[in-house]
Amino acid sequence: MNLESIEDPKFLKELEGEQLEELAESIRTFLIEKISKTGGHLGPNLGVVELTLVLHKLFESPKDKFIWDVGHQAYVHKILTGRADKFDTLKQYQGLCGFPKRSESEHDVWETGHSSTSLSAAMGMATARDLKKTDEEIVAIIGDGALTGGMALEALNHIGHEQKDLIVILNDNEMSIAPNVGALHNVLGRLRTAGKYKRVKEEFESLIKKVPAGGRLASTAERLKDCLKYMLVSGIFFEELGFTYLGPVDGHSIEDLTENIKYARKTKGPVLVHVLTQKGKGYKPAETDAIGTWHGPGPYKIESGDFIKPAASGPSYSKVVSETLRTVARKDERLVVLTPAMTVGSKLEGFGEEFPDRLYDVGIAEQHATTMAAGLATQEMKPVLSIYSTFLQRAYDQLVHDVCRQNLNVVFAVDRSGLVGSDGETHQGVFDIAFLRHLPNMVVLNPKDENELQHMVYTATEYNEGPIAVRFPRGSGIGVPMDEELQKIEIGTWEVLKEGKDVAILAVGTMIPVAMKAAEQLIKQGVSPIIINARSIKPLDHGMITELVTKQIPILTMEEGIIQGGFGSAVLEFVHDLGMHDAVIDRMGIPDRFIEHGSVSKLLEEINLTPEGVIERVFEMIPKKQQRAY
Ligand SMILES: Cc1ncc(C[n+]2csc(CCOP(=O)(O)OP(=O)(O)O)c2C)c(N)n1
Ligand SMILES: CC(=O)[C@@H](O)[C@H](O)COP(=O)(O)O
Ligand SMILES: [Mg+2]
Repeated sequence: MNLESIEDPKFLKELEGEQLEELAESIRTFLIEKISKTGGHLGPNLGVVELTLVLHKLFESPKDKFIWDVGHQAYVHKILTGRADKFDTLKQYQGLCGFPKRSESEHDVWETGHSSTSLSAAMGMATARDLKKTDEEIVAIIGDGALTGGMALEALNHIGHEQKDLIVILNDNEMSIAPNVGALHNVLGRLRTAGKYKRVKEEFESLIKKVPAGGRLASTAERLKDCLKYMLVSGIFFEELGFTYLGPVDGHSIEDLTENIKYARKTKGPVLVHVLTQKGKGYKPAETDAIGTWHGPGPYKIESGDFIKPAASGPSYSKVVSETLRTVARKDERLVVLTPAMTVGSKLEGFGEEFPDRLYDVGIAEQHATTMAAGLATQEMKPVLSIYSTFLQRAYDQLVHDVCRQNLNVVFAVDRSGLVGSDGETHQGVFDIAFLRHLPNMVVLNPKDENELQHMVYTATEYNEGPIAVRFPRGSGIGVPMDEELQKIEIGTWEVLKEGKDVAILAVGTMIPVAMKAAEQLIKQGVSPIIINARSIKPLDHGMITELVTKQIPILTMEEGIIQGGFGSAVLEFVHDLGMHDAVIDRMGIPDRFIEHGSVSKLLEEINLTPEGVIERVFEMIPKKQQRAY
């Protein structure tokens, strides 16, 4: 079947058995081929082909609502809802989004990217339905990894209490990005091996229906039914929360899926259908992926499964951090690393192999990870929370209430800070400068390159006056020599990279090469900028700012972070507080909107964070200074 001709899932109503199997086959082939070129979440999507087919066959999307948790597994849903023809643009600038996107299709009723939000959203939609007295069906599809997210457990608790009609499909493939972790994972393990509780329950119910109502025999029979439940299945975890548990269901059997989901639709109240799938099904390298390399690969060669990696200019920033932590951990046994399910993404496998009892993958639980780190710090340990910038947003209150307020020695290795590119607006790490720098006691550092990064990580582990964050971008360093010996950076000091006189460009991290490139052009046009590595975002280098404004040198700040409340705002505030109200200061950074998916270079161009943008801005400023001068 030509998938690109699909406009709407209604055609599925006419297909049965074999035709659906064939369709599943062609979808798998399509995914493997397309993603080999674009990169994307291959493993998760190969695991939900039959499930997505059955859901779109049985329900009437978009009237019935599908809510995909994380949403990285919604490619099949996108194929069936008329977007197969766009897969050559997957995750590219102005192309198909890698996650559900309401502006893309009426079938995308909920946007995701961050984990564990589907059940809360489903509860909201079910509540709205009941208040409006409409009759659409609400189906949340959540993975076993996402289920370890605190929000999901909060929602399970509330949904079970309210007893609204909604269906939760638990897509259990025993994997988060890496193998899933936690006690809940073990509960699911027991469920996977349990028998077909539903059938036994039905047979038993038909038996006790024959018992005359009332009387001792009937009440004994009822009690017996509950014992049966306890005996036969530990799906009791969900049943005790008020859900009807159905499963385990073979997630690659169209027949089994159809039977159980039909049964779920007839069941009153919340139903959890426990579906067993294989991540990467249908593509050997992904099927046998033990650690998560096929969770979200870049382009690859289909035949060999070899990844097609772009030439890297330097070592991965994540790798520099994890290797530095290993070096420090060898000397300091207080050092403990926590990660909320991103061991592979932050390249912590090596640390875990060397220090198996000092690396904790806590599951998709950023709030818990942050406060656990705080707990460790109260006991004189040296916790390092390795966490993506965008996922740190989940733990804002823990940062404020548990870490900063108690002024605890927690190190935050903030990975993927700045634009991440193809994962788009849900994953851009552009808010952490703004939400970290305003927290009392917090120190925020940002290196100019991979060599300074290793020194900053070392500095952070040696810092004992409270919380400290070192933020660094996704990807590889710029290719500078790495010092053999780790050395401390002086916190609160900046580095003059290029002397000048007409304007001072205070550049943070990835903006430094952009500023240096602009400087080359500016000099040719008679302007001599000072280029400064503003490597300490908090505290600022107050001496250097004071010197610049006293000399009435215009200041341009540059950051790959949101302008409002970011680094530039901090400089503005400081200069204002100095009373230097005639200083000429301008700020460049991420504008007041969400930045969608695309290559980082393309996105920087879109928002004018380029050498040309700097030059333009500087010439807008220089006349201001001359005006001021007369
Ligand atoms: C709040 C948050 N933390 C971490 C992630 C990174 N992440 C994306 S998918 C994933 C694993 C999800 O596992 P599961 O729900 O089981 O889905 P599967 O990939 O197995 O289909 C993680 C940790 C995220 N998207 N959101
Ligand atoms: C869906 C999700 O949140 C993760 O898979 C994320 O896409 C990983 O990002 P990196 O590729 O930067 O590790
Ligand atoms: Mg999973």
